[in-house]
Amino acid sequence: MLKLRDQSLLETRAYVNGEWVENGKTFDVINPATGEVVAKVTDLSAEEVSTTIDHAYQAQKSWKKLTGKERGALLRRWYDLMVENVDDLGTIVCAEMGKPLPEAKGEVLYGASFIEWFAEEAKRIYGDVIPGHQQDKRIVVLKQPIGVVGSITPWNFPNAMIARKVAPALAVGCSFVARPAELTPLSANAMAVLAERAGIPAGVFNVVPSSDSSGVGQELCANEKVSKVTFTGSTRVGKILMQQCADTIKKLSLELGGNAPFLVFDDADLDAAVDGAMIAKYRNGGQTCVCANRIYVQAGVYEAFAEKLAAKVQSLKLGDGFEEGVTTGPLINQAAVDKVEQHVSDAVHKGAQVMVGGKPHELGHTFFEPTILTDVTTDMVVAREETFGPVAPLFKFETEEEVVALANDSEFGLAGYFYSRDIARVWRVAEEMETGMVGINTGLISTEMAPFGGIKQSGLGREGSKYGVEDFLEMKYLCFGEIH
Ligand SMILES: O=CCCCC(=O)O
Repeated sequence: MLKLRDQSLLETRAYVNGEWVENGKTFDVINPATGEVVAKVTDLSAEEVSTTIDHAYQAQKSWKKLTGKERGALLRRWYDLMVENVDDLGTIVCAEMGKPLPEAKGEVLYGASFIEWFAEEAKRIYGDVIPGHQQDKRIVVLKQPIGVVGSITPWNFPNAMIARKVAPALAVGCSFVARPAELTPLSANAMAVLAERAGIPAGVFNVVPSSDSSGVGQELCANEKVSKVTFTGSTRVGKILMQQCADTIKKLSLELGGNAPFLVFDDADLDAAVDGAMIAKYRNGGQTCVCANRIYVQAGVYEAFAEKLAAKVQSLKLGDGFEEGVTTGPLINQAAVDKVEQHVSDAVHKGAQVMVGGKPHELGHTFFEPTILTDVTTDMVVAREETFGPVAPLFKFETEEEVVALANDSEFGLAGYFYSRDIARVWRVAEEMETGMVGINTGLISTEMAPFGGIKQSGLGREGSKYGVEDFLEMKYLCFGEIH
């Protein structure tokens, strides 16, 4: 059994209306590094999720009546508990998802930062007063919580993706039904244990683990008591959810696939660009929607960049995330390894060279060697599809115009990165890049203080920052006439 300082954080039941419930059905949570079963978690049906939504609907009626300051105080307590329990929460992330323990703890603190941020924002949900359009009229705009929010979150950030959604929802007065990824439900449950301890009232935050992803997704989208669905995951599933939300004209936030371009110009600080590429590419073993997927390097620095990057990649240590010094964990499952292998083999077949890595690691299970491919061209699958693994394909380019066109030649538009010291180019390229987020001379853009989200088929809406509350609010306009 997974050992924690506070063993009660390893909760396997579902959290519904303030109660920990079981129904006799479970599914296994597997440690991707070892293949061992970490826990058996209660497997709710779509009907049980529907009942949970009823509870959330009732709970929201009183939750929304609290002042922003009162809700913020409860969220602040929740944040404090997450930080106090970072070691255990990180251990849970590492065990169910596989990322190295220090990175897992970093994820927990990142997740907690959204709860802290929105605890503060809870007091600042301002409406507006607009000059009347006639002498006897006054116009006031209220911002009101949208209602019950259903969330569907991925396995790659089992803590932070829930935190980033639930914090703004609760801050403004919504209630929340979280369906965590089937592969990683334990982090969500641990968050619920702490939410309960923090005093978040019954029914306001619910966690509904389930192996029935399509049934539960359909329930959250179709149920009329859910006013909004917020999803992080693939563009393919995002499109299905959007269709399923059409019947109830439900508001949707979608944080979808990325295929991020990473550009290195001749005038870049090459060492900084290499450091940025290491983070943007190999963070979380390449399993992040904002991971650099296509690395374009200008001809004049191509060889030098590749060599410097190779030196760093060779120093990565692959292994079980609980082992000291491990920097890169396993991929989430065999399907993920198969996909990475297919991308590498397609590239090699079409003429790419393997500079580092290139194959599954002898550690077995789900380990794939951190890899660099050179001589990569646009006809290869890696140019179009997200690899979601530790593979850096290096494309060579000649001109700024050419590389901006290549970078934008994608149906996705989540994150993009580039390195240059030419200030005129910096502004030009930043404005031309067709992505919701641009890292300029940095490979790490994620923070609770900035609006995270994409354009094109990378999604709708923004998470984090002062804008992060907007998706959970409705605007109501009051038109006051004169009383005689
Ligand atoms: O896959 C997407 C997770 C986003 C992680 C981040 O906020 O950087």
